[in-house]
Amino acid sequence: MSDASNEILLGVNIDHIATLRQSRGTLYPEPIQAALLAEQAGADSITLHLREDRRHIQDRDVAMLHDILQTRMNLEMAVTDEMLAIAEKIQPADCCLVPERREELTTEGGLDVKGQRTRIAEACRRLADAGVRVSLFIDAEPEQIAAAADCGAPVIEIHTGHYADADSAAGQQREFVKIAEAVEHGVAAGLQVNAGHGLHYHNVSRIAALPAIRELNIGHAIIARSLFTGLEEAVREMKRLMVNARVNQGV
Ligand SMILES: CC(=O)[C@@H](O)[C@H](O)COP(=O)(O)O
Ligand SMILES: NCC(=O)COP(=O)(O)O
Repeated sequence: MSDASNEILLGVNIDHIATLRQSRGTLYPEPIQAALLAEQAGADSITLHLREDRRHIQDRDVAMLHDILQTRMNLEMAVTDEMLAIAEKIQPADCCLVPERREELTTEGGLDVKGQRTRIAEACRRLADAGVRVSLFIDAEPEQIAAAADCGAPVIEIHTGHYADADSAAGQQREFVKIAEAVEHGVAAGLQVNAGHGLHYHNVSRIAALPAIRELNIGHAIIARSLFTGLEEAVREMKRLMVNARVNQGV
């Protein structure tokens, strides 16, 4: 992975390889195999969400991947004592703190950092002490960005789910403007700004073209496409769209 500052990085989320495995309680498909193929195809990091209910990724996946990955592990997790202890023990390169509800199908919004400042600042401190870089998954709201910076997190990931789910062009444009402004706020606050959730092959380019975004984390669309094209091709095509959007930005 290079550090060229205008480079856009792709984190591939492998949760849904594990979703398929857990649906039948089999040993396959193996998320580790998927992670290695994704790296080989150009992923800059591997994202996985260890949910409290263990519906997809399991503790053993996190431990094994930590020893095997050649890029960075971005471990997504809720802000609980159990999860913090796991992250302190495993010490992934990155840890993204996310909100979690048992009943949700997928993450529905960003973390309320403003409303839980003390708890989140303490989690950021514990993870930093363990050598883990912390990212906070937040909505594109100025007060959440300011709170994230106050908590000492070096990175934020802007939730793009509302942009992805918008059911009209005008609605999507409104969400896009909020994200673009949030990226500028984040950079002005000295934060690395990543983004993700719900991004797919037809909505990723506008987001990738925002020059200050460092990394996009994308899972569901890549794993879905891999059924038909193979995982390596699905990762390569997503990375190609992102890099092209970045290269062509402002043209
Ligand atoms: C935090 C986030 O944006 C998501 O990637 C989340 O990890 C998705 O969780 P599921 O994979 O369970 O949908
Ligand atoms: N943090 C976002 C992520 O990891 C991937 O989300 P999705 O592409 O599976 O919606």
